[in-house]
Amino acid sequence: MAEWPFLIAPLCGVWNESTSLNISNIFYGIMFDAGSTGTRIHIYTFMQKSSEPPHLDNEIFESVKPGLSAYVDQPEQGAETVRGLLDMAKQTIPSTHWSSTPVVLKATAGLRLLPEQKAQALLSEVQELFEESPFLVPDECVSIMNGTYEGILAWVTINFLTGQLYDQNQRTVGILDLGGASTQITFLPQAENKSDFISIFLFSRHSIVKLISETTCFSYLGFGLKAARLAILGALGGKADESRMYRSSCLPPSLKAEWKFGGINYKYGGMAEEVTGFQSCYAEVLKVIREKLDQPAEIRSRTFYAFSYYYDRAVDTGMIDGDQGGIILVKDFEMKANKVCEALTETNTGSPFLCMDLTYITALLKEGFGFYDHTELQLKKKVNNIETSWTLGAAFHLIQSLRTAPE
Ligand SMILES: Nc1nc2c(ncn2[C@@H]2O[C@H](COP(=O)(O)OP(=O)(O)O)[C@@H](O)[C@H]2O)c(=O)[nH]1
Ligand SMILES: [Ca+2]
Repeated sequence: MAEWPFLIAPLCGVWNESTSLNISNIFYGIMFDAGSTGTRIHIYTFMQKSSEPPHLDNEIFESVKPGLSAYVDQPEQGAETVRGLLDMAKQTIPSTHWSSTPVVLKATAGLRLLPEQKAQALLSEVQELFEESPFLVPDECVSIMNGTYEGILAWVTINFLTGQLYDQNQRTVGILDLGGASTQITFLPQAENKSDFISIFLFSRHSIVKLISETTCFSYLGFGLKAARLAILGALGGKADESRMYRSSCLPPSLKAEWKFGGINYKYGGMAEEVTGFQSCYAEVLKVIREKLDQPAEIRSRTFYAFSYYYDRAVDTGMIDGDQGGIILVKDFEMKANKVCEALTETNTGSPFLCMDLTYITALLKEGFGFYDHTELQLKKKVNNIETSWTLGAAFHLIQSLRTAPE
């Protein structure tokens, strides 16, 4: 049985060309992320030399849009999008390894928001597809993941990739994930606070059990960037009205457009007669956020890594480099929001939602979670060439559980 920790070569410096000649075993894991805005495949390659722990060697990543929830009434078509990605796995992984490579799909907030029967129909189609495939299909290989778990697995990924899980004395980092339909904040709490116990990681001889068992995650369904747009427009909750025009001062005043999310078509536009700009937009956004989120005190003293839409919007507005990422302050989002919103009437920013998105991110960080203006955020899309996503944490668990399963 392999022992934790899995090691990643660039961090540990133990993997190089000469050692690669002694490889005794290569194995793979396929993790699908069925997100609210897209479906992604992560193919992880691990290498293991005889009695040593496995190394994560690399990741192959591909994605398709839209996500499964957009196929709410066409589950077979939804599964076809997964088939395309699975075919890619067949081209990537040698056929000799197919039957020992596990394939798992975990759906997040898009499917959590669907009526249960519709979500189940989509999952059943995918399950059938997996069972017909040549890969190893573990029990419960297709499911909806709970939001807390999603945050904890992302915390595992980022702290693993940044090397924080190797040494008990290292300071773990917190994570901020802003998806399309839900958002998570996860960190190591102070002893007396809310903790989530993640008993799945049974590495009895290693301190990681303790670290993980104390992780705190707050997950908020409906607070992802795209769900928040609907909430700000007044279109979230209740029955969606496809004929109604939803308006906001966060949008260009003369705008009239349509936008599809979760299989529903929304008409939306600006407020030609009213004041626009950052202040009025911020006031609208606050109505959605105020007193809806937790503000744990310890978040102010931790380093946070932020990715997904935090990253995308920072790239879109030139705050960070699209490949390298970067460090920004919470107030940088506010300054950018201010600038974009004040220019709503004059410029075409490319995305009509940019003012709303940046204002939402600002309000979420400051009024929602209670971050200070000067809190630093590390924005990363990849660390050591591996995607910052909950999927790696999930793949570790998957492989570990298969290796420790009773004979
Ligand atoms: N860095 C990184 N970002 C991702 C990955 N998968 C999704 N995202 C980002 O997550 C956001 C979309 O969230 P999504 O997963 O569709 O929605 P959710 O179901 O609410 O989590 C976008 O900003 C994507 O760029 C990934 O593998 N790596
Ligand atoms: Ca996600």
